[in-house]
Amino acid sequence: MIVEAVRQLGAFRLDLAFEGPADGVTVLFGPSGAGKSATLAVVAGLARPERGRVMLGERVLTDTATGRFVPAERRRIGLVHQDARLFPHLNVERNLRYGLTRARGERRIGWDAVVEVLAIGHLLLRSPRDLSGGERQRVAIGRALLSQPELLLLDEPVSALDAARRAEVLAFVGALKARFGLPMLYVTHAVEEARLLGDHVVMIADGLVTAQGSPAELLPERAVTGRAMREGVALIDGVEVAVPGLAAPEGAVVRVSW
Ligand SMILES: Nc1ncnc2c1ncn2[C@@H]1O[C@H](COP(=O)(O)OP(=O)(O)OP(=O)(O)O)[C@@H](O)[C@H]1O
Repeated sequence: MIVEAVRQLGAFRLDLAFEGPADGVTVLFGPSGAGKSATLAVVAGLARPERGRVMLGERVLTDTATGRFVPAERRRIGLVHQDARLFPHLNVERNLRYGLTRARGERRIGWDAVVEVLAIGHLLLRSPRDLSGGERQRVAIGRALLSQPELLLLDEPVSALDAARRAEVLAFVGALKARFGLPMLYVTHAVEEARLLGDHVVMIADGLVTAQGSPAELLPERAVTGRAMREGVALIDGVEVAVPGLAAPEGAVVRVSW
């Protein structure tokens, strides 16, 4: 995957380029307002950059030099948002079937494999409103997979969940990697998610790539001091960082390891 994008959004300028592995997880890591959503929109084909290129393997999805722009619905990209966005009037099975109706090309990812890897077989007849947040995200991931994507985009898929559900969904995302060998672009501002899932990490700030490499290089194990902002979030070197399990009063000095 190759992504190059220049986009002006009001006063904000996105100007970045990165490459991710063909079958592994590329983590787009940065604080709020860094330009993560603006980048995803370019990759997904929801926005045209002023200048830029998006390549998935040999497929050119966007290239402003030649004017090529494959519309979002023809990109074969599965999108999973922070909130699952399941259809509330359809049960889990019918939400998943919707993914199948959107499938194009060869069917490589089968129904049984998705249901098994995400452990959602016992939920098929339930309504989305009777699912936990973690279960909802698993179904949303299943629906995206059944559309037979060539790239799965996960936009902060666990940031709305509590620590226990977050760990649960992260474990499933890790299992997908092993089972389907599908490239994924995973957006997060949480260090531990980047370290756990990333094969390649692209750090961005103010619309620019500040570093890219392996999680071990970029996010080495260390202990740092910061200030609790609220439950689960600390301010470290001026950046808000998600810290699972952090429960200190706002303003308290905390020592965090990752
Ligand atoms: N249509 C727009 N017009 C003007 N500014 C915009 C527009 N869209 C986004 N921005 C600005 O661009 C910057 C990057 O936004 P973006 O949503 O990509 O950040 P992000 O990294 O996804 O943040 P978060 O983690 O909070 O979602 C922000 O400062 C935002 O206010």
